[in-house]
Amino acid sequence: MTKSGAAYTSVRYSPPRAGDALEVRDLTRRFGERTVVDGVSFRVEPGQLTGFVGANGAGKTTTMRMIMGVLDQHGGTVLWNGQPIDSGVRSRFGYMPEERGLYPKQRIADQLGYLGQLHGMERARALAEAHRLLERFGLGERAKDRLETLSLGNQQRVQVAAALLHDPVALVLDEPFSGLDPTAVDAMVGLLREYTARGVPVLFSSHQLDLIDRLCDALVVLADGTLRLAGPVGELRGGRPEQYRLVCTGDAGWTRDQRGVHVVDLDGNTAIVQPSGPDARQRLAQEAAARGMVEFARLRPSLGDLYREAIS
Ligand SMILES: Nc1ncnc2c1ncn2[C@@H]1O[C@H](COP(=O)(O)OP(=O)(O)OP(=O)(O)O)[C@@H](O)[C@H]1O
Repeated sequence: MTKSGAAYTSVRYSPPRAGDALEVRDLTRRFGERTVVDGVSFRVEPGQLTGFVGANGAGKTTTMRMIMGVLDQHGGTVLWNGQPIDSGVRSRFGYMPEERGLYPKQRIADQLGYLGQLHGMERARALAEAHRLLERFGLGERAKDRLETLSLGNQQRVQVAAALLHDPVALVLDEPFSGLDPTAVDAMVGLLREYTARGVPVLFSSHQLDLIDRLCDALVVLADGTLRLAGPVGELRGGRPEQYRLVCTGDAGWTRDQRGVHVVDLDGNTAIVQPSGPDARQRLAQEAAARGMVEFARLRPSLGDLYREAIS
């Protein structure tokens, strides 16, 4: 209380920190008459590498631009830690835009130092961090070169470094792996894992389904601007009907006549089957054993399989 008796309410500002979730709710965007993102909702959980997939034109870049506030939404909300996001929080995000955005003619270290300053870093710290990241990508020797003198893949590495410079609390990366060679992919995966280990939510778009399968903790699938699938990989895989590969000594055509068994594929002595439940699976296994079974193995769907099913 003050002498006059007035009470001050202290409002504590809590800065954004890694360990919170990024969420979009009902995000919608039109261009002219066309709705290109239509009521899309999903969460990017802290510490999870979340793959964002969909065909060309599905709406991934438009969604990421709305998350970052470079494009206004016509409906819906972007939330950080459950609260509508503002420019202060967004400035703590690391963003790699589709159009990239570094200057080809400027020297790499100067440019990264300047970017760090734009994010509120001291120039010396920004430069030190830039050099550390360039070293990680094997570009330490090139720090004084102009960006345009690097190969496209190496320019891409610098673009990634630019997104990571200011100790971001969340990462939104539009096709960060495109154009990278396998060594650079591994370096980048290792780097991103360091951020997720600190609780940073990472959303990245990609068309490389094998990479998504190898990397992702969670998946978001868009098709024609609508959400088709979203969630942790374990849950998405578990939610799919169980399928088995059955290899017999003779022709596997008999599986077609098994009660409660859907034959997904049949090729000579090999059948991919989907039993309707545990009883049907047991009957199938017994019949297979009686007929001479070589293999009866549960199939683990790849994220590519889940993606294809989701968009079909
Ligand atoms: N500025 C714009 N003006 C008009 N239409 C646009 C604009 N930006 C995007 N679109 C349209 O919105 C749709 C979604 O585009 P977007 O770039 O978000 O897709 P994407 O999933 O990122 O595709 P890609 O994988 O090819 O990058 C497309 O049909 C695109 O043509």
